Amino acid sequence: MKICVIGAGVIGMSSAVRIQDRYPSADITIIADMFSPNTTSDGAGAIFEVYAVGNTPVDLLEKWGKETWDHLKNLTFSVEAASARVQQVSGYWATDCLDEYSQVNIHGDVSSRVLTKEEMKLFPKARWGQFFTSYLVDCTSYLPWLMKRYTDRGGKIINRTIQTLNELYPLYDIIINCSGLRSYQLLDDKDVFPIRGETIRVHAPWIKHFYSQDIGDEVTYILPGSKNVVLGGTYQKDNWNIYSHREDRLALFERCCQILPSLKMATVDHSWVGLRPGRKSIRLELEPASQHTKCRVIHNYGHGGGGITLHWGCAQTVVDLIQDIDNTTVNSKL
Ligand SMILES: Cc1cc2nc3c(=O)[nH]c(=O)nc-3n(C[C@H](O)[C@H](O)[C@H](O)COP(=O)(O)OP(=O)(O)OC[C@H]3O[C@@H](n4cnc5c(N)ncnc54)[C@H](O)[C@@H]3O)c2cc1C
Repeated sequence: MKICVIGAGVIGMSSAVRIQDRYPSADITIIADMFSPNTTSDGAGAIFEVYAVGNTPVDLLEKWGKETWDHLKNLTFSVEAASARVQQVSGYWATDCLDEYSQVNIHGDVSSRVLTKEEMKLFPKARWGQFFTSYLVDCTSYLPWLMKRYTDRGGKIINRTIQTLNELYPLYDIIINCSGLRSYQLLDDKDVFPIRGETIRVHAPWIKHFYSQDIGDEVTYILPGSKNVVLGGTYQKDNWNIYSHREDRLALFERCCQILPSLKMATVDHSWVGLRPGRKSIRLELEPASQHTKCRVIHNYGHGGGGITLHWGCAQTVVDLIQDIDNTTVNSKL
């Protein structure tokens, strides 16, 4: 089986590695024009938090989230945690919205509890909050860790821009499209849209917990990563601007300081802008070969602000779809 994975962000890398896990002898090539540390995935705040991604059905989000949670948990407790830089972190999360997503799915975290009245004072705009333990992923270490695992097992890499999927026909049997936001151009998929996010990374080693507040589309978070503390965020739909804005930085810094005033003493490392790959719902499905796409394509893109949270579970579904193709091919030969 010759398989091509387009994309070397967290979605492409995890898909390639999961396929190798299931099909050790598969001939796999990753084609991408951005690699770590230059993908969107590298800049993500990267906390595990299951929440709505467009209209993607909740049961799918739960399934992919659960599989990713278990993977991150196992990784945290293994010797690999040191190089993969996946860490367990506890903290405070508050919201003004009490709908079905308001209770973050914490997959049986026994340490979780509702915030006290005293703790709720940290989040003046919120009505309800929780303290729980989750996972933080430093993608600038995690992606190279996945890449090493992939190349050590014979995975190939090509640095190239793909203009159309048919360029890859008939070189590969299956294409796995993990091109994120750029599926907008690659497939002319007008359901894809950017959700602009700005973050500031600061040195504030005294911060050991995460703090996160969701008020409508206004998301504010403080995430103590292994190298620095990530302050976010902005959530601007349909904004393609990749340049940092002073007003955005000041506004988000002020919101973070309202939650945790000690941040005023932090030193700024750098700021960053990334475009989340928004879509009306995550596209994870097989597109059979047709005149339009001459090869079979498994699409895996449009994860919005949840790509880190869902990546391992989505990669498992990619493997399941390949397995279906494999079974059909065997059956047709019998
Ligand atoms: C500010 C911010 C904070 C975030 N925080 C979180 C968080 O806390 N938790 C969470 O779960 N998620 C978070 N996210 C979302 C997460 O970062 C994304 O969902 C995820 O990174 C998407 O991964 P991806 O692999 O699809 O895309 P990308 O990382 O963008 O990778 C796309 C890959 O495809 C390649 N590619 C695309 N088109 C082509 C082409 N035509 N030819 C060749 N190569 C191509 C690129 O070169 C790249 O390698 C955040 C995002 C932002 C911006």
